[in-house]
Amino acid sequence: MGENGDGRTILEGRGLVRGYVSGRVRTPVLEGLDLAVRAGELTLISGPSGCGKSTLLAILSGLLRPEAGRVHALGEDLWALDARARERFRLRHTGFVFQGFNLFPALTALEQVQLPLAYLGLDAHTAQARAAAALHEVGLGRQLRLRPAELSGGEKQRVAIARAVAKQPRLLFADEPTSALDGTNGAAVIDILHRVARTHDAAVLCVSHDPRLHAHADRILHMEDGRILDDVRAPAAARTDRQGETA
Ligand SMILES: Nc1ncnc2c1ncn2[C@@H]1O[C@H](COP(=O)(O)OP(=O)(O)OP(=O)(O)O)[C@@H](O)[C@H]1O
Repeated sequence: MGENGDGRTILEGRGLVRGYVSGRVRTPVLEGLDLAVRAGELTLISGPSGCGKSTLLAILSGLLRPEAGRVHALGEDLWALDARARERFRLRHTGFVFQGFNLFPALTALEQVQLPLAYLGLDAHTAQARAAAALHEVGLGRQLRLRPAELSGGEKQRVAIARAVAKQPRLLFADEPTSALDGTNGAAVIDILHRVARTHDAAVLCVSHDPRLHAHADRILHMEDGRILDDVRAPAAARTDRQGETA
């Protein structure tokens, strides 16, 4: 797989078409969109409001069926799978981070991260150890017992990232993960996502129209008129290459 034969592409969309019908009118959103996302990189999708970024994430992650086109993810033809197999794929291989954090008010940080691991069939002891490790990884080792009301916005988003990362997915999707955060917290969150891509060899695909994030991505795909118009290697990649950093 992979448009350039680099062997690193683990998520690919080809000829994706999707619109929304309201009454008799169909509004086109994606019009034959192609993209390839590589493991070990943070790829940012930018583009004007309403251009279809969230729609694209939903299709690539197996939540929304395209009208035409294919999604290849980790060697699977995602939309050729039956609904159960696709759900199993999503559970095992994908993680999500959202703008609004989506945390349970009554649960501690540790419990938030531990809960989804139970669905993967991990026993309670292993799940707790893995949840604690994920929270340490995002710098929240001291906040394991705190509930959302006791955490800052940036910390809440880091809990959400730990929750997504704890099951060690190869595909991590983030939809506007920094838009509720100030500049400093936003940069910290995007740096964590960048590091997660490296350390877990995951494809991290992040939708954002926050230009402050561009400096932290490896690659920026600019979306407009239902297609990817521009594909740019970003400064973070150059910086990382220069430093020879691997984690
Ligand atoms: N469920 C839906 N029913 C009808 N139209 C929809 C639906 N979801 C999205 N749309 C429309 O499709 C277009 C693309 O929406 P989408 O949310 O994918 O864009 P976006 O680039 O993520 O926008 P933003 O940056 O503002 O979040 C918009 O015009 C939106 O109004």
